[in-house]
Amino acid sequence: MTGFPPLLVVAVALVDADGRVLVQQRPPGKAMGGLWEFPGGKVEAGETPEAALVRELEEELGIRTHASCLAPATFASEPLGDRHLLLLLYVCRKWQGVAEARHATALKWVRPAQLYALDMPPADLPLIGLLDALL
Ligand SMILES: Nc1nc2c([nH]c(=O)n2[C@@H]2O[C@H](COP(=O)(O)OP(=O)(O)OP(=O)(O)O)[C@@H](O)[C@H]2O)c(=O)[nH]1
Repeated sequence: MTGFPPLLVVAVALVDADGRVLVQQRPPGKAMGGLWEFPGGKVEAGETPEAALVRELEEELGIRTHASCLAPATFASEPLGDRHLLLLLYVCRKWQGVAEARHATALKWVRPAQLYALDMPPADLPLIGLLDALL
């Protein structure tokens, strides 16, 4: 069956004390290079979604958080090439360390309303309005 099993990806809106959200820019050589996305990545075999996100945040940004600090917010369900993407989006307001771009080309902190103006992957577009209303 095309698109089965779905590709399970976890991502997070990290929200700072000023209510701004972190987005990172995908490197130019990769699929969807140059687009801005929420930090995260694929859930690996045997991992819970929350454990995958804790791992990705450490790998990509060098910050530490805990599963109990990840609040499920919304999700996206979109075709992605010959797969079907299920993107679980969490909100996190509590972590340790200062985020640095270890994999991304750049990081930026933006107000939720500024997300509308960014080039983001198609799966992320329906998430923006939900985040804007939620945060
Ligand atoms: N992290 C993240 N991934 C997203 C978002 N939106 C979206 O469509 N994706 C897609 O979900 C997948 C995330 O997997 P990933 O980050 O582990 O994979 P990747 O393509 O960067 O590289 P890799 O396969 O070499 O690790 C990618 O296909 C990515 O394009 C988003 O907001 N955040």
